[in-house]
Amino acid sequence: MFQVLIFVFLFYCIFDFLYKNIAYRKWEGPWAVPLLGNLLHVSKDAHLVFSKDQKKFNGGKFGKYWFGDSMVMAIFDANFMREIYLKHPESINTRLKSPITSILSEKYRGIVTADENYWAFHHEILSKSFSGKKIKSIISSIEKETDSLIGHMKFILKSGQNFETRNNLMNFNSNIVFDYVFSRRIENIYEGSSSEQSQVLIEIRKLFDFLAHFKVQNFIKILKPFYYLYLKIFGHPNDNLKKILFKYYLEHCETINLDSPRDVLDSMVIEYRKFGGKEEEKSILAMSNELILAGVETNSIAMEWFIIQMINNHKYQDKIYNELLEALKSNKLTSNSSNKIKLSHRPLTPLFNASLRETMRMYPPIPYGVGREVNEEFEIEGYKIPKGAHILQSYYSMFRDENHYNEPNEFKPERFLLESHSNNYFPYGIGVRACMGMSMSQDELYISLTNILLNFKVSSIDDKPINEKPNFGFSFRPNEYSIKLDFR
Ligand code: HEM
Repeated sequence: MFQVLIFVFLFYCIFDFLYKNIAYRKWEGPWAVPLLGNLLHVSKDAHLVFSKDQKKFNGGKFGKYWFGDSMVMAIFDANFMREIYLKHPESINTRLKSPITSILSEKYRGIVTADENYWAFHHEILSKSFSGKKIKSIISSIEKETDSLIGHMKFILKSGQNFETRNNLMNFNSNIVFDYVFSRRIENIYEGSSSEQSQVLIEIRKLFDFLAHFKVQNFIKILKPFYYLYLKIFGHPNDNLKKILFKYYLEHCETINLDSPRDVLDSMVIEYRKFGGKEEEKSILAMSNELILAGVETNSIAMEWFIIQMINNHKYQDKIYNELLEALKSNKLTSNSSNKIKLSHRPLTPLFNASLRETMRMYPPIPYGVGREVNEEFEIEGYKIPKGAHILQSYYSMFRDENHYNEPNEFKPERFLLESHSNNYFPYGIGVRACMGMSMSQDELYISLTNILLNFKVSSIDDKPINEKPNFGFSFRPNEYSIKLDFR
């Protein structure tokens, strides 16, 4: 009996090996091993692996990989991505289906993870909730939180300590998103409160750490049901966060005034109820969960990378400081007499704007985007893309492509002053399913980072450059670091 099993297993491995390497022969990619496919090939620093592979496969457009049993097309070329995302949006309008995302999204009922059945409906609900005229303005939340962060940084400086970036910036971003979505903001968040919201940050980190590595059991068909059961029984790393958010949802339902929504959660409930409230509970839980996950980690990482660039390329820090002073002066000549940078200064700060773009070009916070799954076959440039294939966007390869960026590994913000690069720079994605939080994120990064540079000179603790080796995962984090602050 045992021998038969071994024989069947060997036969399956041979069949699997041949299938993975012979099917879709027209598509080039590294050799796939039985069962795992190319998971080992991409398991460490996949961004660098993709960049190397870009030179080898399919004229630099994409590479074919097998993640277990899933065939993955990793796009390396910005023009090729635009062709697919802008010409065939309806064919790639669903996300990757796996045990991990199925549980996280309450069976694809979220927004980031929504499948083709839920997406249009949930996109409409959330768009209306974001643009709700009656709820608080996100800009005032951002300005208030920026004041609070800068106040804390002044305190740190005066008390002779270094400023630790990871926790503080996550606290900053979570306070804004929580205020906007749930009307929950913690006054003394930087002083290390033991509140529930601190627990939320721990849960977010836990989940991103978990998502950082490709899990074999998430990709092999035969193992998927067992892995799903395992996560259901022993817990998914998102469970605790969802429990907290569900409590907020119930509290909102008890106190909501349908004529006067307070925040995004109230607006979502109101919009949902216009359609009869069917599946409201699970859908709103999944959507608010994903807003927190999408909003906190991404912006914190972008801020961390920007601060690193200002330290490692300090001549830009001084130039930007002068630019900010000039912007304040010229605004004072008109009407605004405040000594804070506001969104209205944005057209007056081109070097800052270019430096932020350059930072996100070199270190896109979501380095391979949020994967899509092909829901109907389509053809592009002679390649037939089959239903069920997965699509990843290797932003790292696209944004460091020598065909578009001269000296792509150098921090050169001037390149964005000379050219917009709008055809080959899109860290928030493109097309109908691009990031829904893009303008919120850009406003938040603008207000916070300009005001930090206006108030402080930032430098490394040992006067050496800060390590720029990214930790590849679902997000693209630098190593944790602290900085020295000086008053301007
Ligand atoms: C630096 C910050 C951010 C970056 C780089 C970023 C990037 C992305 C990317 C690459 C996608 C996938 C797009 C695609 O599939 O083509 C996405 C989707 C999404 N993002 Fe962001 N994001 C950021 C911040 C935010 C914030 C602050 C929010 C809101 C709180 C947010 C909400 C969303 C949502 C709801 C989606 C799903 C859109 C859909 O599937 O229709 N993001 N984001």
